[in-house]
Amino acid sequence: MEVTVWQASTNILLAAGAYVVFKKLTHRVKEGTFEDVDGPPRDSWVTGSFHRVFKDGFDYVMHNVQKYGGVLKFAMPFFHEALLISDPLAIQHILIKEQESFEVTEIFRSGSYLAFGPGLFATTGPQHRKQRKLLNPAFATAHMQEMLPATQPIASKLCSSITSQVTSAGGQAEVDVLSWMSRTSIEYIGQGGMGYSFDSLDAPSNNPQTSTYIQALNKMVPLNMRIRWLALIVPYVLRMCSAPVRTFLVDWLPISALKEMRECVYVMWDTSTRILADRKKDLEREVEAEGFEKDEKDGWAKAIRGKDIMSLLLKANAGVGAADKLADEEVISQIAMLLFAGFESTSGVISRLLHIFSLDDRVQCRLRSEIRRAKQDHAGVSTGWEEVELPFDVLFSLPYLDAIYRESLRLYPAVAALSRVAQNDTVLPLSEPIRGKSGAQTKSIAIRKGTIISISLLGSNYNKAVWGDDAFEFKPERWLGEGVRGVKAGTGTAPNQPGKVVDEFAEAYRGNQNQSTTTSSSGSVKYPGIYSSIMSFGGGPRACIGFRFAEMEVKQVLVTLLSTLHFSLSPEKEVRWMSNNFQTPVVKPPGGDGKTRQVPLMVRRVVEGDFLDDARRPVVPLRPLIHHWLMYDNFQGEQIVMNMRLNDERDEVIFIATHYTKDAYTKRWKLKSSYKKPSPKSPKSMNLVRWLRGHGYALESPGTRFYMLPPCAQLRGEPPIPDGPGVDEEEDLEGPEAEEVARIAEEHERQAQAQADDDDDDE
Ligand code: HEM
Repeated sequence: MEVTVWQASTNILLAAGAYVVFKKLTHRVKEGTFEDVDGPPRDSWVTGSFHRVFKDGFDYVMHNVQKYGGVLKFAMPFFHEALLISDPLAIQHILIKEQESFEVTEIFRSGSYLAFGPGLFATTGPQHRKQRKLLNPAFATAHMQEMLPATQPIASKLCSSITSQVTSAGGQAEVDVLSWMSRTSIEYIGQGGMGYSFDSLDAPSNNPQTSTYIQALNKMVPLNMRIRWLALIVPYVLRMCSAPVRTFLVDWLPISALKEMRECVYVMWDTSTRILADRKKDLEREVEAEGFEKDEKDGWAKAIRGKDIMSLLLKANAGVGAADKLADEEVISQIAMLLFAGFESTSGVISRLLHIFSLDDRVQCRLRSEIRRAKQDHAGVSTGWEEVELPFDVLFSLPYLDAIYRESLRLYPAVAALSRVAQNDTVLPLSEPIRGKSGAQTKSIAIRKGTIISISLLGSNYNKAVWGDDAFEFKPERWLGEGVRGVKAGTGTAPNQPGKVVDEFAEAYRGNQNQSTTTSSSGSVKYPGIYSSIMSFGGGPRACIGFRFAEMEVKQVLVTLLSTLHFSLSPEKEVRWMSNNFQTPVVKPPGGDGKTRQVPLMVRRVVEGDFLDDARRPVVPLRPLIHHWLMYDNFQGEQIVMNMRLNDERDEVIFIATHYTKDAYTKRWKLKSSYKKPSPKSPKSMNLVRWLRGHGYALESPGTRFYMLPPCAQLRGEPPIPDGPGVDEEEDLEGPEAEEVARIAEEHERQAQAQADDDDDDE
């Protein structure tokens, strides 16, 4: 029988197909291997699940970490796969024990190189160690101590600029705190880091170069998000194309974000070059004034007196041999990188904290009271305390400030994940077993050289096995409890030792190395985070070099601002923080466009009612129930802006009046769609009772309590939350207060009825 070519090829293809199907059906995944690790299905072959992790990915990541455990596999674009790791033992292995076996990915290094040049972000191995060794002492606690008085004027200037804005708006103003904090951060890192002022707090910046620079920095993260899909090819482009070819490609490709990104990089590089040139000129003048020969060995090093990081770096660089010296290009790159790192991170942290204060006035009042007491005690005054400057040791030992700083860093890490790649075949140990695709439980995973790893800072900081069942809650009290603070030397919790110049990064690292057997109070393995086991600053030899600088800046700014200003939610703008790897705050529509990074808050001057005298009074953990504010007319010509909270412990709905307004809001009266539009006849009234009922909160239903808490002034007395469940509203409130509540409730009922009648008439 004659067999045609067509038949032969069809048979071969069928046989090959049958073989593949047979292999698939009979293939057994080997337990405890990369292949065995389970994870969510990919969305598509082109994007994998990458876009879900890095675009507003909090829910997606947390859901999958809960479902698959401390190690899961997620799909990268174009058939690649990576591990998302939050298991503490595996992370210790990657960052500390087997750190030589894991490096930052080439994608990260190449991107950083193109953006900032050959600085810390882009280098590995000996070159990274050399740069780090020169920079470390400049970031040590002792230098932060010396720097603190020099940075106070920045915080004071910020405070006076916002206060002027508030005053000229008639006592209360809506302020985009993110924009102010960005300008403040650039000034901190500019003055404290480079000995260079950007004059960025002269709002809006009078200096065109500064505005351009801040605009460039502001654009970096959003642009990075727009072109992140190019990340996979960046290493090839860098390896295969020379600089002119890369320039040609950027010009030629129809991708506007790439061109914009290049402009930002040029602005950053030019500014960094100028800063270095200016600093060098200053130093030359100092050398001449001191009478040192410029080329005399160590002449520069001897003359450099500046306390800023750049002076210390130039001094250290002048004092080392040729092999250890950083080239000018490397120094410029460090400047660009430090300006970016210092700008992007701390501005977000401070803005987040101010937003937290606005959501829960009691946190703000309690902290303000702690600050007042510390300033009064330090200066021995009872009035005029607002202007008192706290020294380093006092600032760093305020317990409540410290607790809220730690807690906000834990819950809201500036970046969601760190990337690493395995340099050789190795085995990752796990603290908790995971169930593999094979169905078997495993406590270790064998991975091959080249495996891409994403260390999930979110997954780590929310791990209930380490942080407890309340890991998802904002609970500063967890840091005030016993056995948490100062338990581990060298991890950021050890008390600072004035005057002692140490390479604390090396110490922290050594502390972490000894940590492999330490366990948390819950008995689980601890994370190797450089700061209090929190992973937000990373851990190991690449951990954040600026973590003390960040702490100093955040604490100094908060102490200065809260002494004079009070922050609350904007009634019209609901801020939402998206986790796009970087934290991205936007205003949800209809108040905002849902895209522009901003944190608008209402700001006014502090009044006596904004303190809680007994700062030690425990703060009841309240969870925002509805992100909406609620405005409510108290029939005395005033309106009250209310925050709604759910007190989980007592299953109560609580309304906290954040501020009274006479007429400030009346002009901007704008209702959210979820509220019933008020009748034109009574535009100011809000039908609270009716709204609550419409949303399932029956005031009289058991277990639901309705409290109208006055502002902090009256909170200072008896806490208005009754003890224990089952206490009746009427029993709890007595005298005129009870009468007032009953009168308001009646009035609301009457208004509700009147409005319902109105509506019926309209219909
Ligand atoms: C709250 C604020 C900050 C947070 C949450 C933060 C977080 C981080 C994280 C997660 C890393 C990566 C660690 C790793 O890959 O293992 C890092 C690295 C770095 N950070 Fe920060 N950072 C903050 C503030 C700062 C400041 C103020 C500066 C500079 C003044 C700074 C400079 C750096 C540098 C230079 C690196 C690279 C270190 C290296 O590769 O050796 N950071 N930071």
